[in-house]
Amino acid sequence: MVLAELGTKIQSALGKLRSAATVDDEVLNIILKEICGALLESDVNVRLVQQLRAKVKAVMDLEESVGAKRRQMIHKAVQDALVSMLEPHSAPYKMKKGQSNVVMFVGLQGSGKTTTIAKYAHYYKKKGWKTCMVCADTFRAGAFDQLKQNATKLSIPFYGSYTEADPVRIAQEGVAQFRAERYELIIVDTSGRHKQEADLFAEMQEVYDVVAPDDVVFVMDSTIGQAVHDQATAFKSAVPVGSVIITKLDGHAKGGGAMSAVAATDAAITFYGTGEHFNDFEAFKATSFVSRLLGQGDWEGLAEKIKEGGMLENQGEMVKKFQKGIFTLRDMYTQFQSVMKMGPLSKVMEMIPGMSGMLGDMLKGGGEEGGTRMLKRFLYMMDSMTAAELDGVVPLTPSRQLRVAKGSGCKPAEVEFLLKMHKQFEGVIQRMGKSGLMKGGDAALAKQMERNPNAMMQQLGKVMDPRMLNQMGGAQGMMKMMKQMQGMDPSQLGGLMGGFPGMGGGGFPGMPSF
Ligand SMILES: Nc1nc2c(ncn2[C@@H]2O[C@H](COP(=O)(O)OP(=O)(O)OP(=O)(O)O)[C@@H](O)[C@H]2O)c(=O)[nH]1
Repeated sequence: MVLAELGTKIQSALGKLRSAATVDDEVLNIILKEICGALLESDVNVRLVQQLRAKVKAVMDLEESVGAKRRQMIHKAVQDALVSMLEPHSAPYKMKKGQSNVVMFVGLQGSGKTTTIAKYAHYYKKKGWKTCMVCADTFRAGAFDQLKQNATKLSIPFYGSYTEADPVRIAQEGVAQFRAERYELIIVDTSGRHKQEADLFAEMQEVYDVVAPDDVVFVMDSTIGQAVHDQATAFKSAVPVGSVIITKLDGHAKGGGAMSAVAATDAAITFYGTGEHFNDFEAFKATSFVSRLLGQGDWEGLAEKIKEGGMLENQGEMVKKFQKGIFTLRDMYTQFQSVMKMGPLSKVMEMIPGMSGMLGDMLKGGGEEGGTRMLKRFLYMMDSMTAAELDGVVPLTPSRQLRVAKGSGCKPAEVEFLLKMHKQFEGVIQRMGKSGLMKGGDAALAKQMERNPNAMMQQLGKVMDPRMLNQMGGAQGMMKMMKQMQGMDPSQLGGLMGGFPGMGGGGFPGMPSF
C-alpha cells in the first residue's frame, strides 16, 4: 500500500477510540498527538497539521458529541480533515470523447515524466481512447528512444525526430498530424531540466503556444516531500497547469507531504505512480485514497476495477448456479481468471476493508509477485484437470491429484490445498444458496439490510466467518459495498466472494508456500 507507514500509524491512533473506556480530552490529545506526529514525519506542512488538529478538537465541544457518537464523530472528523487536506479546489480537465484532446506533459528531469506518459497512454488506451504520443523533448539525449520503446511495447503510435532539434516544430507538426488523423488523446512530452530555469520555462511556453493544449499535466516526484510546493507554484506561473501526477509514491516516507503540498496550490492531483511498470498507476480521488489509508477499503475503486477486468461479463449464468449452491472447480477457475485481469492482486485486496491485513499471510514468500504467482499456480493446476474433474463429475482421488501435480509442475501439497480451498468456497456458496440470501441478487439483499441490519448480519454470520464480516466494516460496510455493487449489473455478491481467496473465512490452515 502507498504511504503504508503513515496509514498504519493513523489506524493505530484511531484504534484507541475503540479501546478507551471513555473518550475524554486526555484520550483525544493522545490520539491527535500520534496522528499529527505521523503526518509531520510524512513531511506534511506544520500549518496543515495544525488545521487538522483544530478541526478534530472542535468536535469535543459539540453538544451532541457524547459516548459512542463522539467516537464516530472524531473518526469522521479525522477522515474529513485528511480528505480536505488532499482535495483540490479546482476541477481537472475532463476529456471529451470523439474529438482530439491534446495533453502536454511538463516536469523536471528525472521526475518520471516519460514513464508517466506511457502509463497515462496505457490507462486511456485500455479504456478505449484512440491514443498517440509526440516526443518534443529534444534536450535529453535518449528521450525519443525511451518514448519510442514504450510506445512500441504498448502498440501506441508516436511522432518524433532524431534530426530536428527544435522542440516547438516537432510538437506543432506531430500534433497537427495526429489531429488530422482524428486521434482522441494526443500526449506531448516536453523537455525537463535539472532545475527550474528560464530556458525550460521559455521552451515550455513556446510549445504551449503552438500546441494550444486542452490540459497541461505537471509530473512531480513525491520523494522531495513538501518542497514540491514551490516547484508546483513555479510551473503553474509559467503555464496553466490543470492537473498534477505524483510519481514514486511507492514506499516513500515523504509522499504525504508532497500530496498535501500540491493540493495546497489548488492544482488537482489526477493520478499517482506506484512503481516502474505501466500498470503501477492509480487514478486519484481524495475520499477513496483516505479510505484506503485508514484501512477501510475503497468500494468505488473496486467496482471500477471489477468493471475494467470484465469480471461481471457472462456472470448471469454463474449467479444462477450460485443461487442453487453450485460452485465447481471450473467456476473457481473463471473467478480467478477475472481476478487476475483486475491488475496487481495486492492493489485489489487493498480496496476491500480488512483485506490488507490478511495480505501478509496470503502473499507470504514473495509480496505482490507471490500473490500473483500463487494464483497462476492455481490456474496451472486446474489446467491439468480433465473436464469431468473440473465439473465435479468425478472426484479427484489421490492418484488423480498426483497426476495433476505432475502435469502442472506443482507439489501434491499444493493440489491438496487448492482442493481444500475450493471446498471452503463451495461451502460458503452452498450455505448462501440455502439461506436464500442470494435470491433477487444483492439489490434485494441491500434492501433487507437497510430494513433490519441486525437480522441480516446474523444471517450472513451463518454463511460467512463473523470475523470477516467485522473486518468488512460490519452492517455499515456491507451496506456500502452493496450500494456500490448495485450500480453494476448483473450484480452479485456470491460471485465476488468466490473470486477472492480468503473470503470463505477462517483462513487456510496448512497453506504451502507457492
Ligand atoms: N519507483 C518508481 N519509479 C518511478 C516511478 N515513475 C518513474 N519512475 C522511475 O524514475 C526514473 C526516471 O523516470 P523517467 O520517466 O525516465 O524520467 P523523466 O522525468 O521522463 O526524465 P526527462 O525525460 O529527462 O524529463 C526511471 O527510472 C523510472 O523508472 C514510480 O511511480 N515509482
